[in-house]
Amino acid sequence: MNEINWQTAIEFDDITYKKCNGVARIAFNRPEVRNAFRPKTTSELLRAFSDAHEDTSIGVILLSSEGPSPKDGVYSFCSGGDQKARGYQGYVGEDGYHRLNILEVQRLIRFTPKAVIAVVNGWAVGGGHSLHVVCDLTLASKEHAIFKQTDADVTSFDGGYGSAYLAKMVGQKRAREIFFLGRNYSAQDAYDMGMVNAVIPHAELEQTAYDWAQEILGKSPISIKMLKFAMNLTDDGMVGQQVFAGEATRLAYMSEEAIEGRNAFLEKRKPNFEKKYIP
Ligand SMILES: CC(C)(COP(=O)(O)OP(=O)(O)OC[C@H]1O[C@@H](n2cnc3c(N)ncnc32)[C@H](O)[C@@H]1OP(=O)(O)O)[C@@H](O)C(=O)NCCC(=O)NCCSC(=O)c1cc(O)c2ccccc2c1O
Repeated sequence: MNEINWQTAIEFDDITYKKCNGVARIAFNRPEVRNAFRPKTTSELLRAFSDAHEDTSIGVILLSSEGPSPKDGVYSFCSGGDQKARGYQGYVGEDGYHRLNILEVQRLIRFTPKAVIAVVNGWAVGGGHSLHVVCDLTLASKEHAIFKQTDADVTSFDGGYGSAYLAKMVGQKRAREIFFLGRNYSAQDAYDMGMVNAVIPHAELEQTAYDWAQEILGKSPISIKMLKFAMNLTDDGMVGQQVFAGEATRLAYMSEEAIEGRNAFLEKRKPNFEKKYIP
């Protein structure tokens, strides 16, 4: 068991954002509305995920939530888009713009080269369910996690990772059942379907997530990154290829050959690649 000493990284209103020993913890903090996200929440998530993405001391990101609700003691991971903030064309922020930018959060989770673990301590519903799907790993509270898809109840359907990628995870029949019927599934149900990595006693959930993160941090960062992007590649089309290939380019930059290419240009001479053809 690793000792946890979270330090606040940036103060936000709708989320908390902390770091400790290579792990970033981003957590929804509106438990009184089951951690529904409004535009302010998504803006803050985008900022926190971008920071965790760029911070070279961070290797694993936990997506978690604060709670329980002070109103009724119920735990929730996230209940999706705040229906009170929903306007005609999207979710409306203080600036009056209509947005569906939780999809940008999904893309940051998907394309960051770091492992992202969903720590589902309660309700994971609608867009909150989709967020756990797009994370690399999911750990769920044995007592409190409930998985549910309400997209078809409120005409706000995630036709990307939330559904199509889920189908790759649990199979077509199960994914259609989850979306078409909108039933509640326990942590154990979700584990049996293959969309949860482990069912953990509630009191041990955060510690377990942190321990898993530390275990991942013991592995080679380049390997984790390339494995994540390789596993994304087949489902992400040309963008998946772009992300994977970008990392190949970065590795090439670090070679003597690339240094010679750059130096030759800057020194206005022909590059000398010394004919080193690696088989
Ligand atoms: C999550 C629940 C199943 C929990 O039920 P429970 O009975 O435990 O709790 P209450 O219903 O009484 O809720 C307590 C309290 O919280 C408020 N609340 C809960 N969820 C939301 C919400 N999503 N938005 C606003 N407020 C919420 C509720 O009103 C209560 O407040 P009081 O003032 O009365 O105390 C249940 O709450 C539930 O079903 N919630 C709604 C789930 C839902 O439909 N979410 C939206 C799905 S669509 C979505 O998330 C989504 C968003 C996007 O931005 C997308 C973008 C692009 C594509 C797809 C998107 C997408 O699908």
